[in-house]
Amino acid sequence: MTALYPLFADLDGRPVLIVGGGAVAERKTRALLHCGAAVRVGAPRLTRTLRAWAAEGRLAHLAEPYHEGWLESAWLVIAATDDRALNARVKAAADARRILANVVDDPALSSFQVPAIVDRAPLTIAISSGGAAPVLARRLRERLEALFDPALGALARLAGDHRAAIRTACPDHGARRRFYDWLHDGPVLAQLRAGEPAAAERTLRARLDGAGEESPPAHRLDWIDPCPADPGQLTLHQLRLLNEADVLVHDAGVGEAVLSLARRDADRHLLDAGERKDPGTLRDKILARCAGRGNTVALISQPA
Ligand SMILES: C[C@@]1(CC(=O)O)c2cc3[nH]c(cc4nc(cc5[nH]c(cc(n2)[C@H]1CCC(=O)O)[C@@](C)(CC(=O)O)[C@@H]5CCC(=O)O)C(CC(=O)O)=C4CCC(=O)O)c(CCC(=O)O)c3CC(=O)O
Ligand SMILES: NC(=O)C1=CN([C@@H]2O[C@H](COP(=O)(O)OP(=O)(O)OC[C@H]3O[C@@H](n4cnc5c(N)ncnc54)[C@H](O)[C@@H]3O)[C@@H](O)[C@H]2O)C=CC1
Repeated sequence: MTALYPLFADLDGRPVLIVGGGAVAERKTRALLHCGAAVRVGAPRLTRTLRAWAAEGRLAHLAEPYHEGWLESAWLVIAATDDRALNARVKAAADARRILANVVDDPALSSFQVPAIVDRAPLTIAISSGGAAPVLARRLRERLEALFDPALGALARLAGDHRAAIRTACPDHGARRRFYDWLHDGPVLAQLRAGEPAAAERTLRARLDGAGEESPPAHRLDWIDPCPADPGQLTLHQLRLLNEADVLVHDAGVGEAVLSLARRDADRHLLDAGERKDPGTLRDKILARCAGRGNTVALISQPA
């Protein structure tokens, strides 16, 4: 199977059709209602919860056997009956209309699949095994639930609310990143965790007010030399250097597997072989090239 393209869809107010009204349909419906979709469930028989939601007007119940007309105006379709052949027919009808369809008993037939979700809204972690091992996806989700602080949602919201102010207070890219490092690791998260959102916001504002007085960091050049070909061989310290780098200077032997572990916005400079052969001036050359650019990491694949 080719790779699935992950995406986060805005379904607010958009019609989504679910064919089938059993336990699986109920689970999909719960997630869709949470995202504001206008859910229509088509099935002669609904679970008790789905019946209650229909009675409350939270979803529309199409109380008859499936027919193609149901697909009218749907943005997405989920085929969730216990009838494999019927699910395949729903998928074919969706394909004909270019509507993405999830087939709950056939990963290969699905044109989209539903991931397991760790919900720290507005932060969402989605896990997919591409249909190979849904139960593994669920178990991984349960482990991540324990790993990620429930306060992360509030932190993400706070960061979002102040994003423009942060950009204004820290116009420089490096200063902005240092601010975010402080925000994510510092006292704000602790206050949110303690259930004190107002105090957390005051702390953030106070730091923003003082941000203009911060002096720019000294330029720093770190070396990963020799650089292992296998990213698994990098030490924790080297990983940290990669993540802090504003500029990566590397020779042609350093592979994408290692470079991709750095920040996406880090600039990259390829050293040519001539430059590398001259170790005495290599440092000066790198510094001259990257002057005023914050932290730089030089990755050299072989001893020059
Ligand atoms: C392809 C996919 C289609 C889709 O998008 O629905 C699919 C397909 C199938 N699932 C099956 C089984 C189970 N699935 C779950 C649970 C979840 N399944 C979900 C997604 C997906 N399931 C999609 C791939 C996702 C991926 O791989 O990344 C999750 C993550 C998301 C969600 O559904 O909300 C949700 C966990 C939510 C959470 O708790 O976090 C459990 C219950 C459990 O584990 O507790 C069982 C065990 C019960 C059992 O074994 O029967 C079977 C065999 C059915 C059979 O044998 O009849 C098929 C069909 C097949 O594989 O052929
Ligand atoms: N994707 C997933 O996460 C999982 C998928 N499955 C698969 O999902 C399928 C459904 O599972 P459950 O919800 O537990 O089944 P279920 O038996 O509880 O529900 C089946 C539903 O399909 C409806 N249905 C049957 N014929 C219909 C028709 N002609 N038109 C409209 N609706 C019709 C029934 O009224 C009922 O509401 C299972 O067969 C299984 O293969 C099972 C577990 C997890």
